[in-house]
Amino acid sequence: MEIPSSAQEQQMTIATPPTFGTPPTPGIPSCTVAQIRDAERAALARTPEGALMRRAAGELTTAVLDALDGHVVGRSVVLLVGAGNNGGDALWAGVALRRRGGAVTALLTDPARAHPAGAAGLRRVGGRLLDVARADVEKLLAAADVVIDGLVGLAARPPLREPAASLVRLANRCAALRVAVDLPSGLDPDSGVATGEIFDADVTVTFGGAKPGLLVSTSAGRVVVADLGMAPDPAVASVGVLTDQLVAGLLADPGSGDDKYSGGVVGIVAGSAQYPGAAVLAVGGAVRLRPGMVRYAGPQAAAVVQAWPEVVGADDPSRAGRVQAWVVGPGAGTDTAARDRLVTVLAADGPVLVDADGLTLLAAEPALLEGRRGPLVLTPHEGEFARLFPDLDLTDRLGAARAAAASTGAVILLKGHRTVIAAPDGRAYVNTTGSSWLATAGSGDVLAGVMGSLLATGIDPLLAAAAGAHLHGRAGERAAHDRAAGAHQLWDRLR
Ligand SMILES: NC(=O)C1=CN([C@@H]2O[C@H](COP(=O)(O)OP(=O)(O)OC[C@H]3O[C@@H](n4cnc5c(N)ncnc54)[C@H](OP(=O)(O)O)[C@@H]3O)[C@@H](O)[C@H]2O)[C@@H](O)CC1
Ligand SMILES: Nc1ncnc2c1ncn2[C@@H]1O[C@H](COP(=O)(O)OP(=O)(O)O)[C@@H](O)[C@H]1O
Ligand SMILES: [K+]
Repeated sequence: MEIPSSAQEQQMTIATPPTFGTPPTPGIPSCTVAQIRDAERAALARTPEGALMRRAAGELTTAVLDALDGHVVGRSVVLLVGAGNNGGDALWAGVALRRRGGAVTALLTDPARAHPAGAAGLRRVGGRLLDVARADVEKLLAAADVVIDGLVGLAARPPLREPAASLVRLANRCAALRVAVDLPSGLDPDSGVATGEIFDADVTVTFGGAKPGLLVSTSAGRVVVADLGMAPDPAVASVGVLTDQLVAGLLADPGSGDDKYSGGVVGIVAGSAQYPGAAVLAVGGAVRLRPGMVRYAGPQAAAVVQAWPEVVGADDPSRAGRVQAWVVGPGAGTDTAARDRLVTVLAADGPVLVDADGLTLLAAEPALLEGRRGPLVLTPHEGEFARLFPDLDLTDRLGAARAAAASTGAVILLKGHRTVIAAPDGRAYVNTTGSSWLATAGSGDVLAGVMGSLLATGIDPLLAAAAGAHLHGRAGERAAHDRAAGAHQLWDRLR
């Protein structure tokens, strides 16, 4: 099963697909360390001694061999080995790679405590075991083809202590392929926060399930999930990743009984004299998702209708007619007229998504949200988020988005390389599609329109926002592939 991926270097694959009950967040579930530890305890009780570690080492070996296209004979493999079971996984993978002809050297941070059976196994097959304190680490790493990080796993919390921190710093400088066991050492697996040194992995082979920190972080590289037969109950997962299949299921084609109202009517309040393009871009995102109807309400109606003749234009949301979901804010300005339009839209019963200049108005005047009853989605980038929620710590992006959602009662979509989407009840998604080609002016305007059309279909606002980010990310990947520059290039690549 393919987990949605962003650029090629950030793909995820899943070794054993998880089974689903009715997860609170449809998609691939991601569980906390405590939940994975519970599943691990249950699995340990029903499996023979050492079996889980053998499976873990087997999955790790397969991933390394895949990354090397099977060519391990004569290649230099360096294992970074801590004193816990994470080091044990690395040592047993080292045994397997040695048996296939690799030149395997283990650097032990604490030789007296290195996993005894794994260390003995590697010695038996002719691998080298060195004490980090006595080895020429820089020379070894410079000659390495692969570095496997088995320093710490689930039991550790950052920052890394010495000598692990220095080893990681050196390993990050070498040209070898970097493979992390379970998680990149130095990363907090629950939050993705890294304090101090963090192993910069090309591939992470993780056990039991994809921890949220691996989804949020840019240090995990391609993530391979091996459930080892101990996957936690997906119903306990509160963080999910959407799949192409699930998102496609939300984009039903119209049936014979449909009319333009049943397909969803989205209203867009965007653009200004200063930013006329934002109106056209946001409306384009909405039109290309194929709702029943797109209404535009604002000062750029003429320009919008010229670009998108199917759009019904008005100068103000109070004169727009029936709308099932509103998007307000992209390039809309922050003057009195813009504020009045925001107030009108916020009084609507249906879902409202506030973006860009709309968020600037809310940050300056939070009281505008008082009295808001219907579903609300706020879509800040980090700068807007910091202005809206100055007390929340953005180093923990998932935690910050969840806290913001809980305090406002809104779905929060916090933009970034890995966009996170959180609902007030604690459910969250991490978007793993996308490309740095999305870092272009106006790309957020297109996203706002896309999410508006999804909201107008009446689906759960959390799912609408997450699915919008997923589709926008895929469009960004296609634009990168086609080297198609400019936010308007996303329109044709959305469905
Ligand atoms: N259980 C199973 O069946 C299975 C488990 N599996 C594997 O086991 C892993 C968990 O193993 P684990 O629980 O042994 O601990 P682990 O993560 O290796 O770390 C402990 C070591 O880290 C050290 N350390 C701590 N903090 C630190 C810091 N800040 N900076 C530096 N060092 C620090 C700590 O040192 P100490 O504090 O004891 O001196 C201790 O030596 C899991 O991630 C998976 O890979 C798989 O094989 C599947 C089957
Ligand atoms: N480096 C990046 N990698 C992936 N996606 C990115 C990156 N930078 C920005 N994005 C995405 O591009 C969009 C930019 O939106 P936004 O900041 O509102 O821009 P604008 O206001 O110019 O339209 C967001 O969806 C964000 O997640
Ligand atoms: K590790």
